[in-house]
Amino acid sequence: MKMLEAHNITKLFPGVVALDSVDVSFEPSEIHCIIGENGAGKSTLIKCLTGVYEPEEGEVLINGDDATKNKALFDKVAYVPQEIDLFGDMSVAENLFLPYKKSGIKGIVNQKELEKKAVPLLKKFRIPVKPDELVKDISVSSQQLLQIARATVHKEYEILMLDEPTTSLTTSDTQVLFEIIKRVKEENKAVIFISHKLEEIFALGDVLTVFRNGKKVAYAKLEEIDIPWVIKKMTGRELNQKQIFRSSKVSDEVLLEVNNLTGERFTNVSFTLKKGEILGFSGLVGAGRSELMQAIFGYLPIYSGEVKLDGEQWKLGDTNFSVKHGLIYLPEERKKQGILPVLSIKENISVSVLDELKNGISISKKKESDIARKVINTYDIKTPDADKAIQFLSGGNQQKVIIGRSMCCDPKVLVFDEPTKGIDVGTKAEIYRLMKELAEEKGIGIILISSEMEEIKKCSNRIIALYEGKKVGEYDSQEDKEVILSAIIGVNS
Ligand SMILES: Nc1ncnc2c1ncn2[C@@H]1O[C@H](COP(=O)(O)OP(=O)(O)OP(=O)(O)O)[C@@H](O)[C@H]1O
Repeated sequence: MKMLEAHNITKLFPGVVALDSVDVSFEPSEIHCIIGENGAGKSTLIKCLTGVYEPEEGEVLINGDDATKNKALFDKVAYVPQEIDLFGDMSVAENLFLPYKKSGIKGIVNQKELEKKAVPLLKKFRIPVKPDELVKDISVSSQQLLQIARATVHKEYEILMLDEPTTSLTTSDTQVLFEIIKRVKEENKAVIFISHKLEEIFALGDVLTVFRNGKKVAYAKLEEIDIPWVIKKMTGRELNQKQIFRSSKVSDEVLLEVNNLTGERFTNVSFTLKKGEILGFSGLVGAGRSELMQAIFGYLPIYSGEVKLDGEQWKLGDTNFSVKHGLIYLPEERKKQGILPVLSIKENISVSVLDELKNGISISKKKESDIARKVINTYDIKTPDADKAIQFLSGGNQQKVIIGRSMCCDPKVLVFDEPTKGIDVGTKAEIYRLMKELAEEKGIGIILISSEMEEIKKCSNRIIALYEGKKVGEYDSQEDKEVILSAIIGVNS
């Protein structure tokens, strides 16, 4: 029996067919994975399946009934969005049961009662927090698991839909999550799992649907296929997964020199970065990698130590100075820190070159459009035009706008913080190629922070390991993965 079905769904946006006559169905006791390049239409499908969007054509059936005519049926779908959307200033228990009515709690809400009800759920989802703790004080990993627990509080749910649930989870929390998902499946529910991580899909899923350019292009049992098959269906081409993207033009010239730097989450860190080099920073979530780079960029305070660029003392604590003089940080939290979501692609690009665009007291519209067009063409950004709001571009294309925008500032050092988070395998390779080109052709020094060991090994000329805010190793790119992994989990330190 099919629990959730979409028939012939078509969803249009200005200039884009986001979903093109899609048929897909989900069954109880089955983990159904969905994969597709950025912009393939996965999130749009989810929004149609949860009643957020009404498709131009087609119907959504839940247990055989038309949900577009009876919206209450959408209550059977528990949806966990990609971004964490909890209330930081409220307690764990409050977050779990909000909105109270939906989770079956009536009348005046008693905090102690809520906290009592929260205990078995926290246990089931193995979330190591207390019900009365504020959400802003618990780890990101716990927040992610809490968000999933919250989606299942609603008793009537029969379908659990997870959109990239592991992007902020540690490896061990991912294992916990997988066990929970398997238990949900055993409770006879349908599970929909969207992820860009192929290994996870093969470890967890029963069946897979592949999307490309708004169309469903393949469906298969996971036991009958392999990773190259999926990549081919997704991208329409073969992809050499073993390809290396290290810079082949590392100069002897030191570009950036960091000496004994200490700040809030890191202690006594020293390293150098050469012209044309890609320097990888490996470490677990919380190892202090982002904080170290944000401090060098001027966003966070530095307590002691010094930074030199091109042999000159670097001014600390001033992000404007950093951007103006060629040190740019591309943040991990693209949506929160990297883009101005409601502004257009053009405006997102021109914020970095406002001085150049000034024509007296106004902005030269022509120059602004010219620069935007150049960035769109150079970085092959897929969009109908430069006036589209950047929030509606896919993650990979947003990332390319950010890279293109940084290049307008003529950088010497670019810091990429988790540049491929939420990005599909094909676009990942494009971003790696871009980093390599920037290093080789423009002599830019690149710092790559990544939680993916494969990514670090593929792209970096040298690798630095951080553990609890301290540098615990420096390796060349040939070093064994196991040696680096031992360093970042604190073995021998
Ligand atoms: N609200 C919107 N307005 C305009 N265009 C949109 C909107 N939402 C999505 N799109 C466009 O529809 C297409 C499908 O986007 P969608 O977000 O569904 O892709 P996706 O597969 O979920 O991508 P990702 O892996 O990056 O999350 C893209 O071209 C996107 O730019």
